[in-house]
Amino acid sequence: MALYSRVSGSVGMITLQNPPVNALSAAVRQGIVDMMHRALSEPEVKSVVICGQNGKFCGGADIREFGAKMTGPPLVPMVHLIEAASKPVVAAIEGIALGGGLELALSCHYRIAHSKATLGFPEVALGLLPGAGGTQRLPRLIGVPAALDLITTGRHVTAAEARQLGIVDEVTDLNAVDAAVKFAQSVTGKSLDARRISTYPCPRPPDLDAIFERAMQQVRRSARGAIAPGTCVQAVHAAVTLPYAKGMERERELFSLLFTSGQARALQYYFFAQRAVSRWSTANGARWDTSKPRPVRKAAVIGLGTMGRGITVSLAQAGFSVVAVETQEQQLSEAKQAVSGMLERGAKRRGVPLAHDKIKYSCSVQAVADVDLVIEAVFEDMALKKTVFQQLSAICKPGALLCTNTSGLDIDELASQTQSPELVVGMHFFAPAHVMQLLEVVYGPRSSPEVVATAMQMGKKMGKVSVAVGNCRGFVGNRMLKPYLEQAFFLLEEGATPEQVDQVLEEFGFAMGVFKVSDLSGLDVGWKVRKSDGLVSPASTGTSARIRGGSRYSPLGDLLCERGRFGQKTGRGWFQYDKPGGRVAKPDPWLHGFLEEYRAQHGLVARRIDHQEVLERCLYALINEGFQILQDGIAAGPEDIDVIYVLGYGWPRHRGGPMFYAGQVGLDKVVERLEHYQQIHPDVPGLQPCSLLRKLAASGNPAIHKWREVIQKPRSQL
Ligand SMILES: CCCCCCCCCCCCC[C@H](O)CC(=O)SCCNC(=O)CCNC(=O)[C@H](O)C(C)(C)COP(=O)(O)OP(=O)(O)OC[C@H]1O[C@@H](n2cnc3c(N)ncnc32)[C@H](O)[C@@H]1OP(=O)(O)O
Repeated sequence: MALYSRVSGSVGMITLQNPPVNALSAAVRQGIVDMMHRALSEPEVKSVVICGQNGKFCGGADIREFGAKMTGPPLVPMVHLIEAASKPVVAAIEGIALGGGLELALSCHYRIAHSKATLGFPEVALGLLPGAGGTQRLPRLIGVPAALDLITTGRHVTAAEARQLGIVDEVTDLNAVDAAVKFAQSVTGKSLDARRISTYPCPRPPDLDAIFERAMQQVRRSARGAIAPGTCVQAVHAAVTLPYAKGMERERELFSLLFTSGQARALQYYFFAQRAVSRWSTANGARWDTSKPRPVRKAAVIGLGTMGRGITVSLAQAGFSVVAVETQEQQLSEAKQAVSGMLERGAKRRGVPLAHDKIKYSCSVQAVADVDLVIEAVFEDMALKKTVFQQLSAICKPGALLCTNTSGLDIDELASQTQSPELVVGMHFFAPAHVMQLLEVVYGPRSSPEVVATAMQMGKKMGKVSVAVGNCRGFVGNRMLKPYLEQAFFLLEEGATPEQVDQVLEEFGFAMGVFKVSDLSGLDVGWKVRKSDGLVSPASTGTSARIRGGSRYSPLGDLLCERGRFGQKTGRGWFQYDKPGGRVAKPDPWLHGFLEEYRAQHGLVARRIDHQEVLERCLYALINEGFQILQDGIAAGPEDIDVIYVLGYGWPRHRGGPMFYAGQVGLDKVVERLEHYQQIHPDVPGLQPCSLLRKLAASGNPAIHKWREVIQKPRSQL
């Protein structure tokens, strides 16, 4: 709702009240319309100030209302009412003016912002465009290039930049509402003719066509199949080519197109999913609201390889004192140099002070004796990690958290090496650890609720999105990767090429296909894991070479590693590169010949495999594992899995995540296709639809937010 008050006798003040961000719900819109009429009808009122409760102007349209039938006064007539007002209306922008909130501010005749406020049009990230005149007013106010930048990227600008661009009239370090009231009094009675942005002509720079062409190219490059950025460009184009009223019609048309698209639904689902994962719970009853994190001031990182360096940087940048340990002198000095470089680049990019002095380097594990939390980041080798955990348990002060950055090893096995298994938790970072936003916090059966809460909070302080997951091989992300990779290998055996499989996945929206990712991370990584699992056997031919434990197995990755083809680092993998460390993947004729030879050796006949089969086999196998993970209680809900896949594995955000995508395809259809492929490949257990998936499909494809009701009582329901 909106509150009306009178300030200094002649200023009508309308305060938006809808915590936490004063989103423009039906009640708020109704309040604004009613209060505007009241302010305009009261003869004593000479000017109006619009502000938001609790230091937040407005976070935009209420996204939660998008799923339901629209009620209350629509936004567009509301902003027109404000702009057409005969008394000056001043927006007092504190905290945020985003999306519809900025559109509301642009309909006011003046804008006064607090210096700490941020402004922007983030609609594009929700699969939308600014649909209450934003695409028509902003270019009229600040010009086409700047408007295109803000609207197509969704980036937030500071009050200072907004002032520079001409979005706000004044910036104050003092109370912005008081400043707006003063300002409103000072403009009382002045003509408003030059203050209504919709009446401005839209500037037409001479190179207009080139500007739009460049903007389109830019969004095509970065959008990876998302339709909103390009549609935003089209809407801004209308501001230049059409009179305001026609431009508004075009904006509405384009908005409706996006609004009804699956992409907008997926992006809005993802928006809430990312927030939902912070309300975590574990299978053994720990919860975000009841488990209290412990204070952490000083942390340590053991092992300064690629991951350890990134984690050290992340910790220091978040303000923690860090002890960085690497037992080899030479490696320690190399790491020190690399970390310094990363900190310098980070400080420059983010305009923050250098954090060098936060880090103490040491060659001795003893140096971690007084820290509150240790993150072990040594090689992915259980025996080595066990030794480190035994040492840590003996050296660390009582109560210190012992965390491991393993990407899939058993947390409980590591915990059993220590005197206090309740202090052990996994913190699975993603490379590069100082850049990637995702953190899987892995709790073992004995991890205490406070320890899980502490790791979750640490991740947040490091700027990560922390997702709590249970302990199993590969946790959530890497566990789901296994059947996906497996299908990709099988497709090669059956006749596909790496470039064909990657093209299908990239067209779906992945930043990189599975084979390019594999080349980037190094084929030897998976090879080591398969070797330690006893899967890699001496080269042999015939069916037995492709069976492990009664199930189909493809040794293709192992064979490439045996030939020294580890991916980008060796210049050869599933693709070829111009040199070791090269980045541009090119199809490799050698690989094609190798695949032909392999098929011949194993009696496999290559067939034509279509786009649909590649996509369905790779994605549905991955999705099926996701349902199994839910069924096993490793992830608390589908949102956790979707956030992990979007932030950690390049799943296209505009498709919501694998679980959301499955819901959009239709769970019954996913079951049917899995069954179809399972009949053809009975030796691939990953294609057998899991019982939770079947159950949900059979119960009529419930909406994703209803899945938890079934998941929470899997035993009684299945
Ligand atoms: C045929 C069909 C035709 C249809 C025609 C219909 C015509 C309708 C015309 C409509 C025109 C719309 C025009 C407008 O341009 C569209 C919009 O405005 S879309 C919204 C734009 N705004 C945003 O994207 C802002 C999103 N929010 C944020 O970025 C952040 O939340 C924040 C505001 C920067 C605050 O960040 P934090 O402090 O970190 O806090 P959280 O992110 O955790 O948020 C706290 C809490 O608030 C909830 N929330 C935030 N913003 C909104 C919102 N806009 N609506 C609803 N709820 C919001 C958020 O979910 C958190 O709650 P929780 O999920 O944790 O319960």
